[in-house]
Amino acid sequence: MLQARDIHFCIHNRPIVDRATLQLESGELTVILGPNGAGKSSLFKVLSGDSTCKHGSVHYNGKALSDYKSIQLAQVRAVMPQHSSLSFPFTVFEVVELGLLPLGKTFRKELLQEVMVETQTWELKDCLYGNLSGGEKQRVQLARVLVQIWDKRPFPRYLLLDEPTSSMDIALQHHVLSIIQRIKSRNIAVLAILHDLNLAANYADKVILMKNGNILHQGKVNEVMTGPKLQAVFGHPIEVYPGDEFRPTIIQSTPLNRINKQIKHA
Ligand SMILES: Nc1ncnc2c1ncn2[C@@H]1O[C@H](COP(=O)(O)OP(=O)(O)OP(=O)(O)O)[C@@H](O)[C@H]1O
Repeated sequence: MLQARDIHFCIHNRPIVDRATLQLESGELTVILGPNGAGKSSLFKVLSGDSTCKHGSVHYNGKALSDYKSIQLAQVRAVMPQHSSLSFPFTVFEVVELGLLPLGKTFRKELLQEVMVETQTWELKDCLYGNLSGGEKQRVQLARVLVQIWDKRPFPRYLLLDEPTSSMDIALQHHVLSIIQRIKSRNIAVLAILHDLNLAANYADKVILMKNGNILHQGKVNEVMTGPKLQAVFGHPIEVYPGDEFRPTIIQSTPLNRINKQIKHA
């Protein structure tokens, strides 16, 4: 289990994340939602170990994050940040290969090709990473982190994704979320920051709603993704249509409805 308690993160004495407590369990996808500047990426960076918090603690499998050597930590969790820049002219294959580094020599020969086929990056393998489109780059970065945790291990592991599908078309977004659904069952907990409420409603097991550095609500999808809670967090009219007992089906912002009506009447 990943356990974060009372995370308090400041920049120049300004609280960016205020006493956030959460846990991630194997077999679950937890999605963080919230408006721009809510503190999602800042919390994410504290959880991944990229930032250190002023107060609070993060434990992976019962051991404090600060007690892990970086190579050990890379064997327990894989991180896809919101932006990844490369200063060398790497090919796609070489970028994905970076995901093997924490594995030492203990990986299967077929691993890279398997992950690259699954993420639809195999056909790009000889291209220069710098020449790819935004969505292609995201697929390659996803392949890199998936390589790190693809094969089963006898201990729980964690996949942390900051807006992994933000540049992808709708088909790829669903494809990526379906890969995440499958990888969860390998004793892996997934945390993803998303901006698409419908993707979250369709795939998340748990949702965390953040605003102004605070976690306002967290829990099961159908408990957290209600119209009133989403409206309060985003400060925008949002309608939620009930689906089955576990998750809402369609979430729509009211102005979009109005636009649709205007199009119909035009
Ligand atoms: N290095 C920094 N220096 C100063 N302010 C920062 C820094 N990093 C983040 N912030 C501020 O902290 C707040 C939270 O930023 P964060 O990136 O965590 O938000 P977010 O919820 O991920 O937003 P978005 O949805 O736009 O990605 C913002 O107001 C941002 O300007």
